Amino acid sequence: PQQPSSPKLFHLGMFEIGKPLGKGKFGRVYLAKHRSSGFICALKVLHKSELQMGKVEKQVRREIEIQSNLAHPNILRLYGHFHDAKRIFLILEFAGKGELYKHLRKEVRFPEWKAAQYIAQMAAALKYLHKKHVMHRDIKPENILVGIHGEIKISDFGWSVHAPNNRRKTMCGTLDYLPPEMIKPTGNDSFYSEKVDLWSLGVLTYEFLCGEAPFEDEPLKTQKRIVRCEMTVPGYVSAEAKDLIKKLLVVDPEKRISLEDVERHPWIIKHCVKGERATNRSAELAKM
Ligand SMILES: Cc1cc(Cn2cc(-c3c(Cl)cnc4nc(-c5cn(C)nc5C)[nH]c34)cn2)no1
Repeated sequence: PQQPSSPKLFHLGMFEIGKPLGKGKFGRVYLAKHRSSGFICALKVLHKSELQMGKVEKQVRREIEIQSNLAHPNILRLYGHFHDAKRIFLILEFAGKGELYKHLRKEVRFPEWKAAQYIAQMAAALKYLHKKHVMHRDIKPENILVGIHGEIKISDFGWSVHAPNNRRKTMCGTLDYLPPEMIKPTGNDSFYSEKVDLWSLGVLTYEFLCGEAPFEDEPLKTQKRIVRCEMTVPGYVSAEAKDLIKKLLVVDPEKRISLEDVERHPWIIKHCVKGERATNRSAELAKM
């Protein structure tokens, strides 16, 4: 008879810890090798004391519960977790090309073919999440990593929840990506749904193409500009790209373009059809 698969028990001694890869608000990430299998991963180390002080234990529990059950090429895998007296360890997929926002800052803004391919991958990942009634709620360049083949991977599910969700969350960090319905709940329905990720996808498309977020300003002005959707798209952005941004950045969540329609949008088709990809890839290789 089939051996029952042994429960995945991990402990720190099983890993050889390598160089630090980065640090976040509540811990650090290290390159790590699982000794027995030689498997390379990223080990996120969180300090329980800091999580308690920051009142984010619940978020970390949710991040573990949600991300452990996801398997998609454009979502960073969480293979397992364990803890000792002082720390919680998340065994994460290693993304070979690091944090997307660093690439964006270095290139200032992405060419349209690269932005379109990234948005197509984001739409595929969000479709997968929404099918499981999970909304990420914190889509922004800082929460996206790049795999060894240049594919993007959504990471950091600390703010993700199961939809619908009518609790207002105390937000920290940038307001730039917040949709109007999370800033000012309209009328009686203070519920918001997965459609919050569609708004953020619009903000992400704009930032990939322009190098800054559409409503960037000092906080109070940003909130006003978001709820009124006051933004201008620079002239160098193509008409098709501008059309997609305008169909995602719609104040009424019900009127935002669907993820299916994002995947079928002319701007996406134009840059993501096989032939196009080959020419873009050679352009990218030529740059190296
Ligand atoms: C705590 C904490 C830190 C962070 C931000 N962060 C994520 C990583 C990271 C992860 Cl989780 C997975 N794979 C990675 N690969 C890199 C990387 C690769 N290169 C060539 N350069 C880097 C950097 N970083 C990865 C690191 N820091 N979130 O929570």
